[in-house]
Amino acid sequence: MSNPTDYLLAVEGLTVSFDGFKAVNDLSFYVDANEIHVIIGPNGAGKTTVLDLICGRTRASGGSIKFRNKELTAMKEHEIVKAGVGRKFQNPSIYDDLTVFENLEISFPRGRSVFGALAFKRDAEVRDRVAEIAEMIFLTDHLDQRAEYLSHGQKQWLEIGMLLIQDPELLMLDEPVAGMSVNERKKTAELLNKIIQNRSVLVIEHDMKFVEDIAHRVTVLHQGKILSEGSMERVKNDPKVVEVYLGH
Ligand SMILES: Nc1ncnc2c1ncn2[C@@H]1O[C@H](COP(=O)(O)OP(=O)(O)OP(=O)(O)O)[C@@H](O)[C@H]1O
Repeated sequence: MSNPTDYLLAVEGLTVSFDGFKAVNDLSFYVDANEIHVIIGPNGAGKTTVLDLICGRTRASGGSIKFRNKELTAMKEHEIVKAGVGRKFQNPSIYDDLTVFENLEISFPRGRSVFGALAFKRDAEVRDRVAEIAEMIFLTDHLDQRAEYLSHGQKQWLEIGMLLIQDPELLMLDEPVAGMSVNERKKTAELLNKIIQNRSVLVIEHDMKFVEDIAHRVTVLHQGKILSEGSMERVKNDPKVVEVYLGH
């Protein structure tokens, strides 16, 4: 049996109560390095709350969340980001009046301020990194375009790029393909499969076709607890999952 310290993320006995209602109830699951892990489940199952707990936006009532063996439940949101956990919310938070280049540039992690020749070297480093990320998110030809003129899907990719430029080891995405075209959805799957070479991805998603394309492992949540877990193949043939979720 694997030791919890072998995982990139180990969630154990996680519980949160809102006025006595347990939105997440003694939940345990694990994310490996280089894994795409998808959480599915009916509305109100507690999926978004799980991401809120991991990123420190909501405080747990009990249990533990270990990321690279560091306890996250005791840390503040910005410390969790710094530890290497990036989170994308459902609505893109990009700057509409800035170009794609500028949106990526301002997301580049800032170190100490530097001067002269060093600053020059750093500018080149930022430009190279922006170019690298832009290619990854299919926006190389749009670098000088203002973000407001991008399609819905391109805006979602830009926000993923703004997280990627910070090089998180765990990237969490809440319904990344909602509202995307079939082609954009395919490219998003391609993007996620590419970026896990250096990180893990935890995704909440309702689009089952997309889940089939990306998931290494699926956790099905229902009323704050795990209903089923395993490969998509296994989960979608689980009568319990068909009954409460997929059959609808
Ligand atoms: N801050 C809060 N205060 C009180 N109740 C909350 C709070 N956040 C979430 N809840 C409740 O917890 C339950 C789980 O909500 P959550 O948004 O995590 O579900 P979800 O699985 O993400 O649903 P959806 O698929 O609709 O996004 C819901 O009943 C919700 O009303």
